[in-house]
Amino acid sequence: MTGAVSRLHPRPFQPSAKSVPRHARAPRAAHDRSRSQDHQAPRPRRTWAPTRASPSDGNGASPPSTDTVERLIIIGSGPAGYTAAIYAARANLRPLVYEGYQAGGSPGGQLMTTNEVENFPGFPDGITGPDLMDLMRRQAERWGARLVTEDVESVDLGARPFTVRGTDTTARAHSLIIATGATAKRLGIPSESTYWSAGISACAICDGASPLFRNQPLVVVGGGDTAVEEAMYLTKYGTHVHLLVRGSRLRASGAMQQRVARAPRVTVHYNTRVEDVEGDGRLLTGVRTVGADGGGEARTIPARGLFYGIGHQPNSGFLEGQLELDAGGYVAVGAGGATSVPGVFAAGDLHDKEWRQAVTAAGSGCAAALAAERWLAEQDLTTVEDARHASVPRGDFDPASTKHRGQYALRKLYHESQGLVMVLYSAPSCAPCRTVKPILNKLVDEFEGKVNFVEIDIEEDSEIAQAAGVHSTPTLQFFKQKERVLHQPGVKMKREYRALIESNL
Ligand SMILES: Cc1cc2nc3c(=O)[nH]c(=O)nc-3n(C[C@H](O)[C@H](O)[C@H](O)COP(=O)(O)OP(=O)(O)OC[C@H]3O[C@@H](n4cnc5c(N)ncnc54)[C@H](O)[C@@H]3O)c2cc1C
Repeated sequence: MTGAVSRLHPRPFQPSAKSVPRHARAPRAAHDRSRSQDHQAPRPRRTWAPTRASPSDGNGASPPSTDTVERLIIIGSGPAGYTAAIYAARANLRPLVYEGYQAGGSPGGQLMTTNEVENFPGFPDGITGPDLMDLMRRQAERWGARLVTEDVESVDLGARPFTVRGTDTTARAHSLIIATGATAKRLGIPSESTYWSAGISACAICDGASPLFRNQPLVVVGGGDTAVEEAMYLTKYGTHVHLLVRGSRLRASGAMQQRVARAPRVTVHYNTRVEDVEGDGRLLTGVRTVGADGGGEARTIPARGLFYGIGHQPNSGFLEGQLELDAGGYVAVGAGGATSVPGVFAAGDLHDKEWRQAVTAAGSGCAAALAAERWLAEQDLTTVEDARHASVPRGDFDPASTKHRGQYALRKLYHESQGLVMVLYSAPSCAPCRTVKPILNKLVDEFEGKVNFVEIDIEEDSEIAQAAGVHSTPTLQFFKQKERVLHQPGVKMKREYRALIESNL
């Protein structure tokens, strides 16, 4: 490939890093449990201003505006939305994220209403839902996602660029990722808020293994596949599971019905409705039931847990008529969350009615961001006029030095250097890299003032290595005035490297 001239994929070398202006938000305590989906407090008035001044901050913060066409707007801030934001921001798409406010839950999504998340990878001791979401949010912000704490009220997907209308602002974008999740249906019984997450749960798979429920009698309410599956799942933990069905028969599939009929530790109660739960204010002790029509004899089933298996409502009301929804209101998607409208992607529980877990939502948020990025690149829309604001966290970069490390330095030099930029891609486990590094370092000393040398650890900066087409280490690339003029995998003799430098000065 010596001498080949190619332009890099625009992604990794979007113009120079600036620290990110952030939109001021209403003060928000990530752990404030009172901001559950039921919360209806009046909205504080918000102002737009950079929240954190930075010496390198050349961009004034501005509210979303119809004057600018964003590359990507993300709607929703659950695991799917924030993960999409992290990936898109790292790809320099500088996404604008409508976090939501009250519609369909609070910013942070469903996990804001749960105490312990025990199954999200990377947290061996568990983590509270609000803490997990706060970490995701911070990670998205760190990479330059711009967050707007506002509900989206409508979208116009009929004309391009798309229009997104929030409660206070309107913005336009070439592409959208919609990740507004779903809301677990609740019974609305009198003591629901007292025992929510302390005995009452909308997710048996998430909470069933909790010590609170182990070796205790448990109750599941619902008559469909989800409820039966939850009842069966809970038999692993509870002493006995009572399944309360409002009608006179189960709506679950025949196979599920057979499973439940064969389960000795499940009792199905037909024509039964939950009236309320009982407890000491801390622990739930029983579930009070009456007949389905409200009549019949009231009785209390001793239980430590009540699990809702009565379905979810996807938060897709504002999408009706704009893109294809299925009969249940879930967004119909193809690969990468592609919807019926090209350039619009959906992620998380908004389309996934089966798995509904934080990690699956995060995974689909990642896929949607990668798919959106690919789609934008195909349309040649990754580099729009506001690309100058693209952000990369500032690393250590000394313009006076010849030798540098990491993607920040590479991006900076790629755009700003008039001379030759030599890039060595290496990996910690690559033995030949250890041979090449000292050779190149010595050569760079010989050409002091004429070249810049950047070392990229492909484990630390895998994204940039991938975008640069690096498939093995060591690989040496030369750039000159934004053109790649050399791609040289493998190890060469010192004199050969010297000749390559000389011929490209
Ligand atoms: C009580 C409970 C406990 C759970 N525990 C676990 C667990 O332990 N482990 C696990 O893996 N999963 C758990 N889950 C499931 C998990 O929370 C969901 O699968 C996951 O949150 C789905 O992520 P999401 O990003 O798709 O949507 P959500 O988390 O639902 O987030 C949706 C986001 O969209 C925003 N939004 C909605 N409408 C609008 C709008 N019009 N405009 C702007 N924004 C909007 C909301 O504010 C929210 O930020 C639990 C769920 C519940 C209800």
